[in-house]
Amino acid sequence: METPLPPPQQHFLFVTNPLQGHLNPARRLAGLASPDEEAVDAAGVVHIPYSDGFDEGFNPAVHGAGTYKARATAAGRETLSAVVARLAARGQPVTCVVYTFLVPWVPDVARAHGVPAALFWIQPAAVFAVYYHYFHGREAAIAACANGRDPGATICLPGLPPLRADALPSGVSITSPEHRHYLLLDLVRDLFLSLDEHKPRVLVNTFDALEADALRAVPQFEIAAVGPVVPDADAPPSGADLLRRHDAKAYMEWLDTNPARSVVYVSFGSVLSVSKRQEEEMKRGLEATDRPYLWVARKAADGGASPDSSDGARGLVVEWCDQVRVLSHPAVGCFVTHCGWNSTLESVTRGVPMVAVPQWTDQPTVAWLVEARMGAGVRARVDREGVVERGELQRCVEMVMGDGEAASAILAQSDRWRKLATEAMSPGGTSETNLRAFAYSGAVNNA
Ligand SMILES: O=c1ccn([C@@H]2O[C@H](COP(=O)(O)OP(=O)(O)O[C@H]3O[C@H](CO)[C@@H](O)[C@H](O)[C@H]3O)[C@@H](O)[C@H]2O)c(=O)[nH]1
Repeated sequence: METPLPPPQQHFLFVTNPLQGHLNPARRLAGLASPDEEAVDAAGVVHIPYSDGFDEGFNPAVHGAGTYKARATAAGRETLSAVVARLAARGQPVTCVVYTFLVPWVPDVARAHGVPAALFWIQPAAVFAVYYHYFHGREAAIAACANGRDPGATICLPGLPPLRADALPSGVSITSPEHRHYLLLDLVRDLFLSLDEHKPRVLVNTFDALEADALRAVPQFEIAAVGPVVPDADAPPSGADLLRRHDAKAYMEWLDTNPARSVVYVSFGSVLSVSKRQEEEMKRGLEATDRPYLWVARKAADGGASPDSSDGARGLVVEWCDQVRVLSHPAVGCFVTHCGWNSTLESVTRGVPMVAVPQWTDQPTVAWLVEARMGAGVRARVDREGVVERGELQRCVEMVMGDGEAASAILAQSDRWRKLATEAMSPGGTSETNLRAFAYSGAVNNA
C-alpha cells in the first residue's frame, strides 16, 4: 500500500564531490526525494557549494596524491558544518544528510549536528558487497584472485555468485600505497570504517530484479535499492549542463538523419581520456563497421589531439554531448561504453544494447552485469594495455548490431531489462516503494 501524502517536513542535504558521475545521480535522487523543495533549478534542488580545499581543482601531479585526503577532509568538514549551521539558522534545519562514497567524513559532521546520515551508493550493489567482504577479513583472498594469472579464476563470497577475477572492481587488486589509484582504495577503506561506526542506511542506485542477491549479501546493513536513478531525457537543464556547455543541435539533427537503430554511440564517460593508440584503434574499428557513429572523444591522455570527423565519412566526433538525450534517440542502436554505472543504467533504461569496454574501478563488475547477468551486450576483449583493438571492436559491434541470432537475443534482453528497470521506478515498483519509504522516514537515525 502506498504511504499517504502529504509527506512530513523533511529537509535532505545531499553531499557529493564534483565528479559528473557522482553529481548526476545525487542531483537526480535529490529531485526525486524532495519534490516540494524551494525551487532553484528545474528539478527543485537547491545547490550550495562546500569546499574540499582544492577550489581550483585537484591535480595529483601538482598537489601530490597524498595531500588530498587530509586537506579534503579538514576543509570539507569545516565548510559542510558551516552549511548545516547556516541552514538551521535560516529556519531550514537539515533532517537527513545523504552522501556519496568519496566523502567518507560526512557522517561525522552530521552526527556533530545531531542529524542522521544515509549513504547513497552510486555503483552496483555487487561492488558494495565485494568491498564489504574485502574490508572484513577477505582482503588477501580477494586480492589474490584479482592479481592471479587466470582472469577466469573465481572467488566465492557470501551472498554473491562466484565472481571471476575479471569481474572484480579494480580497487581490490591494489596492494601497494605506491599504486597510482591507491587514493581511491584509501577513500573506500575510510568509507567502510565509517560505515561500521555510524551504521547509516544504504540506498543503492540499482534495482531488485537486477541485483536481488547482492542487495542481501551484506545483512549487517539496512540496504535498499532506489534506482535506476538516471536523468530524464527531457528535463531541462540536463545533468551535463551543470559542468559543460555544448551545442546539442548539431548532433541531434545529425541523429535525425539516420535510420532507426543504425548509429553506434561511443563514450568513455567524464573521467577517462583514452590513449593515442586506443583512439586510433577505435577510429579504425568504427570505420570498419561501415555504420554511422557518434563518438564523444575527450582529449587523449597522452597529449594527442582529439580525433576529428573530417576524414571519417560516417562519423561525428564531439567533445561532450547530452548523453541521455542521445541514448533516447531511436537512431542509436548500440553503445560502446566504458561501463561507468551511470552510463550503463542510462543505456539499460533506454533499451540500448552495449559493447562493454571496462577500464577500472567498478567497470569490470558492471561489464559482468551487462554481459552475464542481463545478456544486454557483449564484453570486448582488451590487450595487456587495456586497449580494444580495431578487429575486436568491429566484431563486437557486429555481434550487437548485425543480422545474426546473437544480435536478436541481445536486443530482446535489452528490451526486457528496459521494462524491468522502468517497472522498478514506476509507482508501486520496488525502488519507488523503497524511495518513498525513505523519504517519509529518512530522519530515523540508525547510529
Ligand atoms: O558526453 C557525455 C559523457 C558523459 N555524460 C554523462 O556523464 C555521466 C558519466 O557517468 P558514468 O557513466 O558513471 O562514468 P564516469 O564519469 O566515468 O563515472 C565515474 O563514477 C561512476 C559512479 O561512481 C563510476 O561508475 C564510473 O566507473 C566512474 O568512472 C553520465 O551520467 C553521462 O550521461 C554526458 O552527459 N555526456
